[in-house]
Amino acid sequence: MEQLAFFPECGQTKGLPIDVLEYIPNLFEASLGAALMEKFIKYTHWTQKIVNMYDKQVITPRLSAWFADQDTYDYTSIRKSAPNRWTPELLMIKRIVEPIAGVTFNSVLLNYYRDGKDSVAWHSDNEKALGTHPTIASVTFGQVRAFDIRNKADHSEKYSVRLEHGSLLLMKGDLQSKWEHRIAKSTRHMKPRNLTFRIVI
Ligand SMILES: O=C(O)CCC(=O)C(=O)O
Ligand SMILES: [Fe+2]
Repeated sequence: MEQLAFFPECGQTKGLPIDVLEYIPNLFEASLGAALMEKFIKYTHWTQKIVNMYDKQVITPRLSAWFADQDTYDYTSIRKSAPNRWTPELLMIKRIVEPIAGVTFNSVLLNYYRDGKDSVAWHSDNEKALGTHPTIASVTFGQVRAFDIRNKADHSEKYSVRLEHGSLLLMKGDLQSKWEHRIAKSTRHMKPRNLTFRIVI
């Protein structure tokens, strides 16, 4: 099994709250996904952010890049720097994802997990600029990784979704207000996983 095992029932756990998470495997054909991934890894201007955590400055354990419409909204207030311009590949993916998500997106955050040590810690994407019940669409290419969620009110209520190559995960409804999510580190050897097209409205 190539998946890390944080939860004993690691994999697609039963009882996943479908009002807040929707998982669609194989939305992108495997070879198309691989070609897109290769291109993104090579041509994206990746940055590694430094964030303040308590009294320490911490380098985020993944690379990212922010793309957005240039003429709407002050994105700098959420991302602190000007967004990159959409590429034809990103626009193609956006057009495929939008009718499924039922929203029109205006930005995407690419995350690049270089190996099993790259991760994102427990958090909610509840910045004001995303609205109260944001729909976030996450497209995965590359290494399968576990996407874990836990209930903010009761951390023992938790679920895990295997994010597979070419899949789409929709986060919606109360996911950001009532739940936290993460991509855990793994001690196993892992290939790159790139591109959480985390598109926000
Ligand atoms: O990589 C993922 O699938 C999740 C990333 C994430 O949660 C975030 O960037 O806020
Ligand atoms: Fe997130």
